[in-house]
Amino acid sequence: MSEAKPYIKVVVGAILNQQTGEVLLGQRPKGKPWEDWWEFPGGKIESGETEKQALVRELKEELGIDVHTCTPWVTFTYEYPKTVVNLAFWRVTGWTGTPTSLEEQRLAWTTPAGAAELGELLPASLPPLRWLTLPEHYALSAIGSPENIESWLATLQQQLDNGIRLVQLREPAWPDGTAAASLKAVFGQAIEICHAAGARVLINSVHPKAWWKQADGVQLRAQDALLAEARPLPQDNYLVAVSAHNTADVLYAQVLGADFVVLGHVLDTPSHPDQAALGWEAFAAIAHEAGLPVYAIGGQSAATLATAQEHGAHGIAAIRGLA
Ligand SMILES: Nc1nc2c([nH]c(=O)n2[C@H]2C[C@H](O)[C@@H](COP(=O)(O)OP(=O)(O)OP(=O)(O)O)O2)c(=O)[nH]1
Ligand SMILES: [Mg+2]
Repeated sequence: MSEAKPYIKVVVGAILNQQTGEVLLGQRPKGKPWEDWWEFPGGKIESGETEKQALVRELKEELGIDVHTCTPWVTFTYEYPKTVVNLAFWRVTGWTGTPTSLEEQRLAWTTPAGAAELGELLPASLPPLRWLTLPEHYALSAIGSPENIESWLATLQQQLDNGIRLVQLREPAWPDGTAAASLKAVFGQAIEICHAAGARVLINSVHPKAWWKQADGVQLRAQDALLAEARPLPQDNYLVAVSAHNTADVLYAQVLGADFVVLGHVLDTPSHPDQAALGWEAFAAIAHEAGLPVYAIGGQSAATLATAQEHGAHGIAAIRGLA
C-alpha cells in the first residue's frame, strides 16, 4: 500500500497587462522543488488565510507589488508524481509597484502563446496558458431566417470591428431545418469573415457534425455532451465547449476534456422565459467546480462583465450588447 500523497493548496496569480495581452511568469528559484521551471507567481495558502489574502501576501513577498484588483478565475487539481496540488488561479489586473524579483527568480512578460519559448513550464501551468487565449466576450448568432442574412452579416462584421474574437453559430429554429443547405452557406460566409478578422468560430452541436471541422470547433449542448463518450475533436486544432446548467454538466465537461463551459442562464432572459435563472451566487458555486474557464450566459452585456468576473467567470456570452 502506498501512502497518500501530500495535498497542497496553492493560490496563483495570472498577472495581466491588458494593453499588451501579456502575462507575467517567473522561474522557480534554485533550491526549491522544480527549480528553474517557469510558473505563475504564487504559493501555498497558509492556515487561516482566504485565497485572496494568500494571493496578496505571495505577490508582495515574491514580486513586491500591492494587488488592488483581482478576481477568482479557475480552480483545478493537478496530480504530480509526489504531490497533489489544488491550484486556485486568480486574474490580477490592478496593482501598484513594479514587479521585481525578490527571490532571485527570473521574471518575464510573455504572451500566453509565446510562453513555451521561455523554457520548461510547470505542467499545471499549461492549461491556464491555453485558457488565457480565450477572449472575455463570446458572441452568439441569432439570424433566425434567410431574409435576415444580409443584416446579420453586417452586424457580425461590426462585432468583429469592435474586437469580438470568439463567435458561436447557433440557429436551432432555422425554417429549413438545422442541416439546411441555406444555413451551411451562410455559416461558410460567416467563418470566412471571422477568420479574416482573426476570430475563432464554434458551431453548435444542433448542427451536423460534418460542419464542426469547417469551423474551429463545437459548442456541445448539455444533452449532446452527456451522449459523447469522448472529446469529439482533437485539442491541437479545435475547441470543444460545453453548455451547462448545473454542477453535473460542468463535471461532465471536465471529464470530456472540454476547453471551456458556458453556464446559465444566470439572469432572466427573453430567450428562456419559462426557466428559472441561476442567479450569481449559484453561478459562482457551480463555476468553482468546473475546473475550466466558464462564460456566464443569460441577460449578459458589457455592463455585467465585471460582476460576472467577480463571481469567477472567465467572460460573458450573449447575442448582442457585447462590444
Ligand atoms: N506558484 C506556482 N506554483 C505552482 C504552479 N503550478 C504548480 O503546479 N505549482 C505547484 C508547485 C509547488 O508545489 C506549489 C507552490 O509552491 P511554492 O513553492 O510556490 O510555494 P511558496 O511560494 O509558498 O514557497 P515556500 O514558502 O514553500 O518556499 O504549487 C504555478 O503556476 N505557480
Ligand atoms: Mg511560490
